[in-house]
Order: sequence, then structure tokens, then C-alpha cells
Amino acid sequence: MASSSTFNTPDFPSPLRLPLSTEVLASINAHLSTLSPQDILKWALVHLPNLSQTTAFGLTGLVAIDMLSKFADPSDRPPLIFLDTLYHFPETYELIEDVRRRYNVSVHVFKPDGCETVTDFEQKYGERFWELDENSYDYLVKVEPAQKAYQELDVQSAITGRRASQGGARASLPPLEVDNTGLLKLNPLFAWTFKDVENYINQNDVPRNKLLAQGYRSVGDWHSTSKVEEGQDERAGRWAGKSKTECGLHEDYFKMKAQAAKVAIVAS
Ligand SMILES: Nc1ncnc2c1ncn2[C@@H]1O[C@H](COP(=O)(O)OS(=O)(=O)O)[C@@H](OP(=O)(O)O)[C@H]1O
Repeated sequence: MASSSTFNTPDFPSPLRLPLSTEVLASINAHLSTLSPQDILKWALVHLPNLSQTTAFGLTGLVAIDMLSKFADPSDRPPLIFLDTLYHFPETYELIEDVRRRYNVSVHVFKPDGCETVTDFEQKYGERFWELDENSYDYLVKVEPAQKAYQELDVQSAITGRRASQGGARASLPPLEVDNTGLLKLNPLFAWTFKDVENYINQNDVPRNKLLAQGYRSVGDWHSTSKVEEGQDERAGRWAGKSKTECGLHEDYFKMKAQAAKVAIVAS
């Protein structure tokens, strides 16, 4: 059984002092790589400054929400941040309500700047803006709202639902990363497979997106998400047939911002 020194490691200050040097980050990752997701989360509650959970209520994020509910008092649980692109499926919005009820958590929702509804967004940028410029679309609906969320809520560390077994750019995902804005990103389930996640969800009766019963596995916006066939990768239905595999949230922030600069011209 893990002792309290597993979570409260005297080698690292509590909370950690930022910025982290490369050496400290490497030694934290060496320690976290030996722990279960539950113990990584317990360690994070002790050591990570101003911790939140950024979630689209995918299966992996739901596992983290459920694990935290089992060992952390409600007031100690990281606040949830949902970036509402305005183009999620109705089933995703329904799931958020299920999660709020089941776990008695508040969800901080951030939308594209100045937009409450799809109509607001389309008046500003036109219909099907993602077809015109996918990266700028991502920047407007996720990257910029995330930066706003982190500033308003004073977030210095965020739990994500990414896993190495999702492949692509995630194949060598470490437990803890520092992005180029200085944000600490914790990936507590970095070492779990899809099967591990599915088993946990079933064994713990965790609420899940109703679309999963229809053949979807990873769910984002309705216009870039499709069902996957048996045996296909879990994220094969995201931007299917395109080279794109990430939404921008986990890309280089400054690159996304520079690419999106031309959006101001389109919108004006
Ligand atoms: N809209 C939105 N709001 C808040 N957080 C979000 C959002 N989209 C992605 N994420 C975060 O990225 C994790 C991986 O998501 P995905 O595999 O769906 O990929 S992608 O980011 O959309 O490309 C995802 O993991 P989950 O918590 O399992 O959803 C989140 O940590």
C-alpha cells in the first residue's frame, strides 16, 4: 500500500515553485511514472499549485472525476473547466448535467469571445467557419477561451484526459508537462489503455456519453466527429480522413495565436 510519503514527497516543495527546471520536471516524472492514477492525483492535490481539471467529459476525464470524488472532499477537488465550442452534440450537454448531479460539482463553462449562441458565432465568422480555416476555428472556440479560463480562475496546473495509448502526438506523453505558456499539465491516466478506462467506467458505473452506445468512442464537435468501426483506433473518428488529429488545445499556443491573427480580418 502507498504511504503518505508517496503523495507528499519531501524532495519536492508543496506547492511546487514555478518555473520548474528540466531536472526537477524529469525527477517528478520519474516518481509519477511509478504511481497509479489515483496516487498521481493524490500527489497532485498536495504539490500542484492552483490545480483545475480541463475536461470535455471524455471517458478518461470522467475516470479522473470519479477517482477524485472517492478520496477528496468536495472543497479539495479541482474545479472543472469545459470549453463550450457551441458545436457539441446534445448528448454531450446532457452528460454534463448528469455529471453535475452525480458528483455535485460545479462546471466553469467558457465560450468563444462575445458569443453566447451558434447564431452569435456565425454572425461574426460566417457559417461552417471550420471549413474555411480549421486552425483559426480551433483557436477561437478552444485555445482562446482556455487562456481566458486560466487567467480568470488563476489556474497554474490543469488535469487533462490524454493518454499515451491514444497514439499520434500523444504516444510519448509523460505524466507531467509544462506547456509554452508555463501551464503545468497533468495526465494522470497517461499509462492506461482504452480497455483499462472502459473497465473502470463499467465497474464504477460512471456516467458516460450516450453516443458511445451508438459506435462513437472519442467525442468532440458534431462536425468533426464520426463513429468508428470495430478494431479502429479510439480517435479514428476525430477529423476522419484529414491529417488533423489535435484540436489546438494541446498544440503550441503561440503558433496557434499567430495562425489565427488573420481571423480578425475575416471577422471585421
Ligand atoms: N472542449 C473541451 N473543454 C475542456 N477540455 C477539453 C476540451 N476538449 C479537449 N479537452 C481536453 O483535452 C483532452 C483530450 O481531448 P480529446 O481526446 O477529445 O482531444 S482534443 O483535445 O479535442 O483534440 C480532454 O480529456 P477529457 O477530460 O477526457 O475530455 C480534456 O482534458
